[in-house]
Amino acid sequence: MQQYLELVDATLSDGAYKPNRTGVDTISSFSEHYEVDLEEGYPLLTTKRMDGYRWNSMIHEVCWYLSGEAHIRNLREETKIWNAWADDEGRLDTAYGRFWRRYPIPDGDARLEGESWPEEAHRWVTTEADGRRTFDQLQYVIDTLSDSPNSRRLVVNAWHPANATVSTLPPCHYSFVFNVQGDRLNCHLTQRSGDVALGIPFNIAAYALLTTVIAQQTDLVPGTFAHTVVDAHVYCGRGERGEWYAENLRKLQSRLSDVDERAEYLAVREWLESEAPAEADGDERLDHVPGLLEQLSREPLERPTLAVADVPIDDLSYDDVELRDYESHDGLTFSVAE
Ligand SMILES: Nc1nc(=O)c2c([nH]1)NC[C@@H]1CN(c3ccc(C(=O)N[C@@H](CCC(=O)O)C(=O)O)cc3)CN21
Ligand SMILES: O=c1ccn([C@H]2C[C@H](O)[C@@H](COP(=O)(O)O)O2)c(=O)[nH]1
Repeated sequence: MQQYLELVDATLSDGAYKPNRTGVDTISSFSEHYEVDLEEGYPLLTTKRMDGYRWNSMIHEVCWYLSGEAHIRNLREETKIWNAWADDEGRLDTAYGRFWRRYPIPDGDARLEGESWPEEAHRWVTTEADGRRTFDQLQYVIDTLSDSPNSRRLVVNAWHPANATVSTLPPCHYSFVFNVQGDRLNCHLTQRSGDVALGIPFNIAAYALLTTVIAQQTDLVPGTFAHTVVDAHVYCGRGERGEWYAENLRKLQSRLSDVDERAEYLAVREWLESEAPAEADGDERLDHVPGLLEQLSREPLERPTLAVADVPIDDLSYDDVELRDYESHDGLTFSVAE
């Protein structure tokens, strides 16, 4: 998918050096945006291996979002990608699926005079076991797409300001909007923070799958996936290795601006490895720049396709999603900044 390579290049070429809460520094760029036409195939990256265990992690992550579960006790049986942010009981303070399927509705005194709120018996309201009321945003979108496909209110929002302020990891991909044009179901995702090497390839695959599933449920065809990433960043290492970029980013960017052909990114990588201090023991591959330069040197292959069983979103499971005609370059390994 060429758009991803352009996102990587733009983040490195236009970004600024930016330390952050993880202690692993970044090269960060403001407001990156791209669009992919899902009718031209499924945008799983081909410039690194995304099938096998990565595919397994991604599908189980999407099924976990759809489940609305507030914990990862089932998800962690399938993949470890969320373990670092959960406690031993699998409790996780990040509200993705939980808010997609069960967004809290204010009750009693929390409701101000004159505000409109749905009744208990309303179509998308659930009364939880503890008596709280919640709203199923995803089912609202699916039902409204069938009844009023021209609606401009097809928003799913995972951001609750009061919760986000105190959460250990507030949602990164926090709001998405569906929009129908003709028979095409388009999806626009806003992400406040995007880890270009590790998170974004999963986010692209997940939302392209979600759009495909919802199109199938509503007799539409998957259209454009549009993605805005407010802080798009490439992690560039910890300690001396990260700080090297503070002084040397301009030199890296000047070399990047001289690249005419993909293969030349490899020479930039060689220069970088010869100039930058080695990553400390235990910090290997927290600098994502060399791996991404290698990825930039690779030509995207033909896009695969997706076949999804026609089952309601509540029943979707790993075996319902089939990846067809996928070929890729070799895998690339990056370490995750916690
Ligand atoms: N720094 C950071 N980047 C992220 O992308 C990220 C977070 N933190 N925190 C919360 C979630 C967890 N996500 C993750 C976490 C790990 C991988 C990861 O390690 N991916 C490996 C494959 C690992 C596997 O499937 O077992 C990869 O090579 O893509 C990906 C996304 C996305 N999010
Ligand atoms: O789906 C996801 C989830 C997380 N990320 C990345 C983006 C950031 O690198 C970290 C979150 O750190 P914050 O300090 O809360 O921004 O996780 C992602 O890319 N995709």
